[in-house]
Amino acid sequence: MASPPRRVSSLLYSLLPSSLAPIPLFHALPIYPLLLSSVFSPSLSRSLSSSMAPELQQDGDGTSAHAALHKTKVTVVGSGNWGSVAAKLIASNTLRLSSFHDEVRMWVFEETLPSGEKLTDAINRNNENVKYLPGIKLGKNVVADPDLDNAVNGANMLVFVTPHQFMEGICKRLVGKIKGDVEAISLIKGMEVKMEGPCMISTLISEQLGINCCVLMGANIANEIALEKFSEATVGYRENRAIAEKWVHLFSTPYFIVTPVQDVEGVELCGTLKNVVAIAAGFVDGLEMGNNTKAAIMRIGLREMKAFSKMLFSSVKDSTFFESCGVADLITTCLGGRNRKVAEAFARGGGKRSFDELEAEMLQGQKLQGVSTAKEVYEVLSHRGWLEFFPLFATVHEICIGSLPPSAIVEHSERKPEL
Ligand SMILES: NC(=O)c1ccc[n+]([C@@H]2O[C@H](COP(=O)([O-])OP(=O)(O)OC[C@H]3O[C@@H](n4cnc5c(N)ncnc54)[C@H](O)[C@@H]3O)[C@@H](O)[C@H]2O)c1
Ligand SMILES: O=P(O)(O)OC[C@H](O)CO
Repeated sequence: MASPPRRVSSLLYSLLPSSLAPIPLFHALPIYPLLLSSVFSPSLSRSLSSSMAPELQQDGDGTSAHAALHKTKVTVVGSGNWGSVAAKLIASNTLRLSSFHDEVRMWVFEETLPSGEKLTDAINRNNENVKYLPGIKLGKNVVADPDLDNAVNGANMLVFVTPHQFMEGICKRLVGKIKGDVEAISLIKGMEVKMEGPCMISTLISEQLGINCCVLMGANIANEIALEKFSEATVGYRENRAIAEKWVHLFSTPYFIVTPVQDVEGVELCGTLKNVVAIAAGFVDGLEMGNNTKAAIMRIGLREMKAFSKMLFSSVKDSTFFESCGVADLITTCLGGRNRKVAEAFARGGGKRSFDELEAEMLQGQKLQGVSTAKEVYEVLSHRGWLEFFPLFATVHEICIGSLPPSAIVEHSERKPEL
């Protein structure tokens, strides 16, 4: 396991309780996530103190059959860029934590590679997702499986991480196949719009499958986390703090710090809506308007994210926008994400080449979420008569569909003072 970067590790080191501070950092690494969780969350510290010791014990002379029966099985549903990194993170922890089965199953939407080999076979042969995360070993305990039913069979914890447009179909295939006590988490940034109104992906999963669903969002460009560069994330949960802590436990590593927040809608809407702002930021880059303009667009976008979230769900907390899922994800996506990159190319070409065409050419099978999310948000705004309150969100959609030129992003996004 790579050591955390020195500045971060020394900061965290200085935050450790004094009784632990003398332990050299590499000795503390196996318990690092627990220590970090404790440092950043006093209540988590309290609840972990009772359960910490068994997790830290080696299995020694072999786990008993009884204990093995009660180990938690984790399946990752999805194997794109982030899906593969999520499987890698989780697999490093299931090996380390004795309450989990070592093996992490990863459902693969099967495809044939140019070599003629099936993607699943290539992943299992190389221990690497050669298409969506080339060059990164996932961990020998990650097993790719193209059969969705088989992949989820017997799993106690399901991690959903596919592009949002595929989730309704996946849920339909899983109806009746998941036990009610299974816990789920969604890493998916996006939403569905139904006749009744907007439906968050975690709600879709909960309602269709009859299971509880948390969310994990954050400033998480997958390729950087794959290289074990320090990042943070936010787990959003509804009521059950203990379940949120289990997810924190499963995802945390020395370089991936996860904080639980009781605001599932706020966390999920942050992750979803920042993709629309990232498209706007890409337009600004494509038009070479500079950093001040981009910062202005990000500020206006953040304001609309907050207003939209609160108008949909009055329970959404202001503080959520200051977590990793909020302002940090907005910044990283507007600087280095795929939505930004493709939107920049769109604006450079004067909007003549469609997003679908550019996505296929530039992302090689990876999917954008921002363009469809802008359309979904626009539908909600029109239906509710809110368009005039969200000029940036509305303008992004109108540019994406060719009704406005890319330059409209600054002309229309902010109401200017009357001259
Ligand atoms: N990549 C990142 O940096 C990142 C970071 C955080 C969150 N996310 C979010 O995670 C989610 C998944 O993104 P990703 O980056 O893992 O995927 P991706 O965009 O890299 O890959 C696309 C995936 O979709 C699959 N796919 C294609 N057609 C399909 C179909 N018909 N049905 C089901 N699956 C199909 C492909 O096999 C592939 O696994 C998205 O909501 C994204 O916003 C991504
Ligand atoms: O590459 P993007 O634009 O899909 O963004 C990736 C992540 O959501 C960043 O946290």
